[in-house]
Amino acid sequence: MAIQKKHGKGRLDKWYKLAKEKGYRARAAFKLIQLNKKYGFLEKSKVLLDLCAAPGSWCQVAAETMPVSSLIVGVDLAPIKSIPRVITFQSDITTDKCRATIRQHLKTWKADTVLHDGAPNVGTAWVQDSFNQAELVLQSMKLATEFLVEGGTFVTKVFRSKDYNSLLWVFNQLFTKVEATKPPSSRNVSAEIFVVCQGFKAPKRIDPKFLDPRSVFAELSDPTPNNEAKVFNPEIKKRKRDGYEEGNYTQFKEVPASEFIQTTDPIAILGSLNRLSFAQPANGDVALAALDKLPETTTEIRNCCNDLRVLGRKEFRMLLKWRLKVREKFGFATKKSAKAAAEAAAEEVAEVEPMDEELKIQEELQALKDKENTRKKRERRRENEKKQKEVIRMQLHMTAPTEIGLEQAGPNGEGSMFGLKAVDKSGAVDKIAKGKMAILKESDAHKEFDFGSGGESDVDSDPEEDELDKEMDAMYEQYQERKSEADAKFRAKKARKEHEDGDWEGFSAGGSDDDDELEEDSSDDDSDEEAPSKRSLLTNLERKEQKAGGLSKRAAQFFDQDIFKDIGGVIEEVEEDEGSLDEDDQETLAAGLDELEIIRESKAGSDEEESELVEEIGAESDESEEDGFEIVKRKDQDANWEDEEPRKDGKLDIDIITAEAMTLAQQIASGEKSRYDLIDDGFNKYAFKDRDGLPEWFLDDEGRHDKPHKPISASAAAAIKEKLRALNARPIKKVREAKDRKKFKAAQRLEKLRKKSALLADEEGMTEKEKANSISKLMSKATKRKPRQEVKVVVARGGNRGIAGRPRGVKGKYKIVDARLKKDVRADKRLAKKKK
Ligand SMILES: C[S@@+](CC[C@H](N)C(=O)[O-])C[C@H]1O[C@@H](n2cnc3c(N)ncnc32)[C@H](O)[C@@H]1O
Repeated sequence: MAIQKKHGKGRLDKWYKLAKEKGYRARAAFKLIQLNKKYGFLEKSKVLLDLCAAPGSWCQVAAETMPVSSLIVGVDLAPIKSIPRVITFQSDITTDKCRATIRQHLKTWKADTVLHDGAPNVGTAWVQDSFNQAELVLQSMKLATEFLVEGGTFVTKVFRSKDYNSLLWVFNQLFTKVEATKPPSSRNVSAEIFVVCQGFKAPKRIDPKFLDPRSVFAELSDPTPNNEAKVFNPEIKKRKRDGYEEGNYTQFKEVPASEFIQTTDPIAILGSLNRLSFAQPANGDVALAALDKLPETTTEIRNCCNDLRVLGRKEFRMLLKWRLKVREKFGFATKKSAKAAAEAAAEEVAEVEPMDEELKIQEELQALKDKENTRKKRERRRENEKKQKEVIRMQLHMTAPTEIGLEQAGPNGEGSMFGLKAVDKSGAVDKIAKGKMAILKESDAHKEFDFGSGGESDVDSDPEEDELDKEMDAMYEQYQERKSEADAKFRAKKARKEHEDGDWEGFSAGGSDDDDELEEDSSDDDSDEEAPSKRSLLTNLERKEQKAGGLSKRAAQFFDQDIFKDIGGVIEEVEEDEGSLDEDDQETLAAGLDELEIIRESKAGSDEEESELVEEIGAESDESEEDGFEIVKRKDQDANWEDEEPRKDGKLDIDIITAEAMTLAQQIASGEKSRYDLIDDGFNKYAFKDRDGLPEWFLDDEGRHDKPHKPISASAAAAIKEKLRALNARPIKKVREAKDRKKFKAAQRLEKLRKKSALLADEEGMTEKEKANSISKLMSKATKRKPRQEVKVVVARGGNRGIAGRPRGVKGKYKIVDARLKKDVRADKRLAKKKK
């Protein structure tokens, strides 16, 4: 591949790094990946021809993406290191020999896709480069017309030059769809774009003019260069769009500064040249010498003249003013009358002024446009991010399309999924219990549920929504199954929950609302009717300002719950409310008590302290029993705690791993919090949420967030952090195993040595000195390290470029390194050194 000199950061961009990471030979791979993503031609192709394929990243992508057993042929001037499933050969694509070799490889087949990413040796004059490139494109298209199947795709790289339009015109004659695109991985600074030509028309006869560079590229006339724009608006850079001036293939152009003074079109000079020179030509230039000596020709002016391409508007103005002054001095104005001269000068200055004002407006407009564009871009990006998040949520079954409806109408709104009024009315409440979705027969569902009709009609159940409900439930179950397969903790939690489900009857206590029953048909209706509206999904928040007992509205609502129905008289013992805590609060409470237990155990070191604590707890417990509380250790829960290994003494080895738990533990240990506080904390705004009839996935999702945030103390956070740090500091398993292996081998060696020494010691025919010598020899041999074999580094260049086996003349271990990579590493080191 022709080595392009790329500079600085640009070359080591993310695509370059990504290519290295993914094992592609060039960052160009991503261009093809992105083009294929947009047009999808590789998956459909069985035969592919890659013209100008070295080093072969496009072939790699093609081999990865195309169907197995596809034929991929790659050709380039440079050798291509072999790629599995790809035939490569070295040749110039403009030659007949290359064409014959391609024919040999393709046999009677035709290519579905022809790729061309050719770039002739860039770095000479731009105009030549672009022209050669355009010619190369035409050549590759010639090959494409010969080898492409009807309807096939031709992808080519084109440089934006003046020949670009001519090329597009030709493509349009031969293909049904032609699109030019610049993949994101193609650098913005690069003039390359890719043209994807689809649907090869495969005409019987192609006009040779279409493929002849002379006739194709001759047709477009040279556009007049817009020098004004270059001079008056130099910040807006037009990079090589117009290509190079016909007949002038040099990149650097300079004229004597005197020419700039004399010319009638100074703008053209400033816009098209690189330098105004003060150097004397061989035959001498008096005007230039005089100009050089003028006081007006300041160092600043000279600096400006030195590189016109880097100048801004201010500098160009300065040069124009300088020119006017010099012209006046040189007497260019005396040819006309003084007035005319003044007029001329004024004219020239006037030329600049209005342009400036216009530019100002233009600039402002541009700034506004830019601002607007950035705003739009930001909005688009945000929108995209939002969409992406939604898609991910959907994929995780965390959301459903119906949520859009929820957003619009609210959970109880018109057409909402959870129109509870209707459910309430229909008496279906008893069928939905324990937060689980009732699996009703379809007929029942239609009869009893009327989601979204606001309770006006009993018949209009939306079958689509029901269907969606079912689908979501099924999906959620699948998700849970998957999760429980992968996550032991989740399994344990689920098992515990299920177990709790059996015991915990919550608000539905006493009701005959087993799952099984829910699945039964409406034969239970009678019993439901016997106890009409035992529970209601909707509570009228407005009703009953004050209850007879003088209770406040909130208290009245609280005691209005079914759970208090059977209790006669005024409820005095608030402790009973423990039963009405929701699952999370119960968990928190239980966890708190467990923590209490742990702390108590941790304090067991001192008997005295322990007995004190036990006494304290006992006292509290007695007290609570008096109050009607009974603290029961949650043995059943512990039994389900799969992950926790019980300790030798039979107690659970529960570790405090969260800062919240640690804070709680500290508070309990220091007496800052008592058991009552824990119970008290259990009552919060989430405790009395109505969960009946809500689907499980919704409850699960809610349950993750509807917990009160517990305060965390700095010392607790620090303690947990320290604990985690200690955990992280442990060596990883691999390292540990390697160390153990090393130790084991050393022990084995030692054992062997010991045996040998014992044998030597027992040897009768040896003197003591000989024995000692032999043993010390054995010892030194055992402790001697084998020297490491040196790896020879071979740079893959010259004869070693692209070789598959051992490089010639290299013995022992070797490693072939990329010359480029080596250079990069050296450059990095150099830079790092400089920075120091
Ligand atoms: C940008 S590289 C191609 C990169 C390639 N697509 C990849 O993914 O690795 C351009 C290649 O065109 C090749 N080339 C230029 N002129 C050629 C010609 N006349 N015949 C064959 N290959 C040519 C160069 O040798 C160079 O390797």
